[in-house]
Amino acid sequence: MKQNIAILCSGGDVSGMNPALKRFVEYSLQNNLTPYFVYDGYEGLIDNNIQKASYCDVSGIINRGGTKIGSARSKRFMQVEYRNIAKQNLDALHVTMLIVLGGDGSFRGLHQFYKEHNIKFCGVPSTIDNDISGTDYCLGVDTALNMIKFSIDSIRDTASSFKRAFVIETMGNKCGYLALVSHLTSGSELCLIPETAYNLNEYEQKFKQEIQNGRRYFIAVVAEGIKEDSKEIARWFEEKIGIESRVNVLGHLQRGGNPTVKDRLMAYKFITYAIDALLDNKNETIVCYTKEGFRYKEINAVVNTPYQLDEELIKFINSPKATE
Ligand SMILES: Nc1ncnc2c1ncn2[C@@H]1O[C@H](COP(=O)(O)OP(=O)(O)OP(=O)(O)O)[C@@H](O)[C@H]1O
Ligand SMILES: O=P(O)(O)OC[C@H]1O[C@](O)(CO)[C@@H](O)[C@@H]1O
Repeated sequence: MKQNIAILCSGGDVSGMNPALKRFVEYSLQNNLTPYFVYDGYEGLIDNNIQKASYCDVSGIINRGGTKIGSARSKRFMQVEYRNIAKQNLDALHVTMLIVLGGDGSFRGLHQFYKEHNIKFCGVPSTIDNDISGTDYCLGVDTALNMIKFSIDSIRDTASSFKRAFVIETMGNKCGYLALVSHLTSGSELCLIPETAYNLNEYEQKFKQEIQNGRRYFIAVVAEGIKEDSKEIARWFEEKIGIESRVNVLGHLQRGGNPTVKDRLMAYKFITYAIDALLDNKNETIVCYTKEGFRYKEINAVVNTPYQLDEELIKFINSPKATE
């Protein structure tokens, strides 16, 4: 008998989810599975917003950010009675396999769901924060980094026209990955992330000297998870360095946009590995991308191991730059 497989997106959406949905429908059909979409994340599981998907549903979406089937943060799914309803809804449609695109919170929910109801699943790391343990890459990160790069490059144009400091705040929740990689690839003067201790006073002499030497502007990339508000960093530039400053919170711009080639390809591969895992009776895994390539990891290890930012990257943040 043909088996039914469903997919849902949960937590913050990422560019790459739509290419993943396209591959999901195509590869499911190729493997004689009937694909279903669950709309609006775990909310859709609870509300029985689950529908059969076809080629028509995924035509013309590969170039679009966001997710055609919606995402959500579901308070109800945190409660056992709603997870029970979710299971009843899947059973009624004879859905026996589930793919979840989401972040660590979504995987915690999935783990709980599995422990209670034993539904076969595979998780695909999808969050711009890149903060899931066990995987070096989460879907959507490359597009987010490119959006940030574009934004910083544009801000640099105006920064260089005035004598100003620009404090640019990136997303990332408690993780500094987006800020750190953006700092290294956009040539900013200062990067502040939650993972490393810093003392702004240590930059004071250096920055003042740079102004003396002719520097006209500064770019500081700060992660949203640091202890200070970005406005406080801007005030520090004004009061201690003596340069007019502005704050740019990039916000949800970082979550949108046309998915990059890398995210389209990663979406294709992640989904292929996810469906292969389910067909191979790997019932409770997350597809992780590591330095050795794609690997299946038990969800228990993924959700119960704290995420660590790549140590090599952290070392770069502290490497001294020549004073101009
Ligand atoms: N312990 C849990 N039990 C049940 N459900 C959970 C649990 N933790 C999280 N969830 C579900 O997962 C959803 C998404 O989690 P969360 O808001 O943390 O986003 P995320 O998956 O980490 O993605 P992002 O990184 O984009 O924020 C929650 O709204 C909730 O429905
Ligand atoms: O869109 P929301 O629910 O405000 O969530 C914002 C959060 O989601 C993320 O964008 C991750 O998806 C975080 O970087 C950010 O802190």
